[in-house]
Amino acid sequence: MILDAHPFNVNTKGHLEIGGVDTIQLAEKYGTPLYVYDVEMIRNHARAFVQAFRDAGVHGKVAYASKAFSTIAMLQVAKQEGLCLDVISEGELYTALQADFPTEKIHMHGNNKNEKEIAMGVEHEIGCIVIDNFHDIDLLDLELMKQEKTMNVLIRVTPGVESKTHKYIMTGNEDSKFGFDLQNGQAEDALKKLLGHPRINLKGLHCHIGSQIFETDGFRVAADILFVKLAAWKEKYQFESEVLNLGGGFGIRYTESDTPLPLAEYVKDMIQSVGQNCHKYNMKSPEIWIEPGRSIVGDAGITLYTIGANKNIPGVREYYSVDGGMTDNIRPALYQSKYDAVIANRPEASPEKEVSIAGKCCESGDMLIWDLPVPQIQDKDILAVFSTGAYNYSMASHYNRLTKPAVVFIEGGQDYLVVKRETYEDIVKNDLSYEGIKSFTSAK
Ligand SMILES: Cc1ncc(COP(=O)(O)O)c(C=O)c1O
Ligand SMILES: N[C@@H](CCCC[NH3+])C(=O)O
Repeated sequence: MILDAHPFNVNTKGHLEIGGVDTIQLAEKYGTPLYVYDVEMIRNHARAFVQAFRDAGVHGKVAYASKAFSTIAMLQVAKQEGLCLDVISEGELYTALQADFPTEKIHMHGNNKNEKEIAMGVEHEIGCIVIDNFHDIDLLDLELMKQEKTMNVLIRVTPGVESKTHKYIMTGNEDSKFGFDLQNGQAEDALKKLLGHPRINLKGLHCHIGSQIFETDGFRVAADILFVKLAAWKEKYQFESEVLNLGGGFGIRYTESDTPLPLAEYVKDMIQSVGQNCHKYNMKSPEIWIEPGRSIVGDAGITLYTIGANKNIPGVREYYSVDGGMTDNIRPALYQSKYDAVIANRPEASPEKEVSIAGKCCESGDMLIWDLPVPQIQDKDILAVFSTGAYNYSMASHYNRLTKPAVVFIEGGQDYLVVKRETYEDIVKNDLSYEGIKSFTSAK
């Protein structure tokens, strides 16, 4: 049964609940589509990572990759849990500042950082900038001179590892837009530019091999490859990495066929492979940093929709459409991602048929789930889609002028509205009228 694959209960009314709160009441109170998060689950995931470093007695930093879900409330939870924060744009940094996130715990990424982003990072004295390319080095140096400051950096490298995941979310392979190539000498050139730099303080290396990864092998192989270079660079330049950031990418369960490892396992394995390499090459143990995004928030979030139109094509397929779609969840269209869902007002009802769940956008690819086993469906049933906490709200769009849904946090059996539902006024508020700017004469 679908429900057995997800950590959510059914209440005495027979409704799906999240964090002890009835999802049907939430749908009535806030409307649909609605993103709902169990905050206790978010905290537990964060603590699992932090505790894994503590248990091993190893210096580590867990930076929440805010691209997965960046809102003020979420960043406040990350702050309360003592996490660091990975931001990749001015907008993500701005959100962090609005959440009063300690700036020394913020790490800035990006494969095309601009002057404004770098200036903002320098001005707020963020903890570290991850250097992705030579352009970054030039811009950062100029800005540091201007502001008379210094900055800690990591060099992002692509180790040439192909992680077992969708090609759009692989990032450690050689043919990638991210980072310096480790094998062709680019990373070494960056190192030479930064060694002994008067303003840029090189703390170590960064690599992120991809996302939604279920085994530890890829991280191990990446660490082994990095250490071969680190050993050579120690010999040649007396450079020792104080920090090794092995990125994020830890997989979560979307459907029953996904078999994620306990979060601590990834950390344990990384610690072990870094330890073995340090021993092998007689190097000091670096601090190990990780950057989980999806695995902190992904399975803690669900989306509630109201089911509307039905189209049955006998012998072909039966479609049910919901009041959201690719605008609040682009992942099925972008990565062919699979999701599980239940009818939230009777999640335990036995499936009687398979139907496909479509969104309401004017796009054939706007499908949320193909071939979902369901009981008989009635008009206005509420559909709960599981594991929509990561890269759903953050990748939402206004296609077809749909408004972005509200976000509700559940904690201690209470619901809290943390992002208001957008209004149509919000959508048009930056539009400027063209009438009166230019007068037209119609063609004869
Ligand atoms: C550099 C970097 N760090 C961390 C992450 C977070 O990945 P995930 O959400 O899969 O943990 C990403 C996204 O893939 C990334 O590009
Ligand atoms: N947005 C992607 C992951 C990309 C992660 C960022 N490098 C997803 O939904 O799976």
